[in-house]
Amino acid sequence: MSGLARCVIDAGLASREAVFARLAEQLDCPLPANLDALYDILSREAAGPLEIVWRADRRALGEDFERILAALQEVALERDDMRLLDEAAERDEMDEQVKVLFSEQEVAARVQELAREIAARMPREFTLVGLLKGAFVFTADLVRALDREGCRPRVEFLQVSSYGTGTESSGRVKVIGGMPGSIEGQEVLLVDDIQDTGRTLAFTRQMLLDNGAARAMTCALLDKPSRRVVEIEPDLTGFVIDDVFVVGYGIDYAERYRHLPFIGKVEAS
Ligand SMILES: O=P(O)(O)OC[C@H]1O[C@H](OP(=O)(O)OP(=O)(O)O)[C@H](O)[C@@H]1O
Ligand code: HPA
Repeated sequence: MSGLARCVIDAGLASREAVFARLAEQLDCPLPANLDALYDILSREAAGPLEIVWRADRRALGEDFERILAALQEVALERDDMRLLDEAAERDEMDEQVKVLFSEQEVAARVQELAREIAARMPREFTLVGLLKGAFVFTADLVRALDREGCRPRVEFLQVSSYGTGTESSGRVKVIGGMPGSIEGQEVLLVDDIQDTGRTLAFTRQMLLDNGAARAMTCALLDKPSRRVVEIEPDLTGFVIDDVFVVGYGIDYAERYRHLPFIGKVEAS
């Protein structure tokens, strides 16, 4: 890239003001007064291409760590000419512990029960739309469990993202890639790994209906009702959980842990 503006948010920056000052100085843009201004300035006023390297320390920045990172991720989702490199995530992994919340066996048993419930509520043939990336493992297990219950779903995927590399939703659901073909008039089962704020499920359900689906039932393996900001309840839920950050069985934290065969919760060690 030519004319690349690069900013390193290094581990020595220990306050929101210090991070804002570094961004303004290195990206040659106005000093943001708050998080909304940060988003506005980086979206509209900072000339691209931009690269922001995030090495800030979670403990030093406290609550601001997630908030500023989420704002930067939101801008990175919007701007094709911005790259956010989260180098803190790898370091944080050494400070994290993953504790088992639901074992492989517990998940397998619940997935089969869900398949039984779906078989009772859907026609034998329907279109199952799995949401990537998080629901890739759940979808793979669910379609085989559905087969055991006599269902013959057509399988499609849709990739959407709103979390980037943090634990807070950016507030915007971004569709990556196109809509699956021939949704028109279909009975659809929308499958996601987790329902948290509810934005992803509400947004994608409406998108399927707008694209002509006759009906869109929703199924989330995990549900965190305490975090909801959009009014939507999944039609089918595997496990209701408290406000903990979960990983494994396809679910990530900053693209890590998707490979774990169980569902775990992340804790600082
Ligand atoms: O209820 P919400 O607050 O919208 O959160 C739920 C969504 O967040 C995660 O996706 P993410 O954006 O992290 O993308 P991923 O599936 O590729 O990991 C998860 O897989 C859900 O789709
Ligand atoms: O608890 C979670 N873990 C991973 N991704 C998520 N997206 C929403 N909630 C979560």
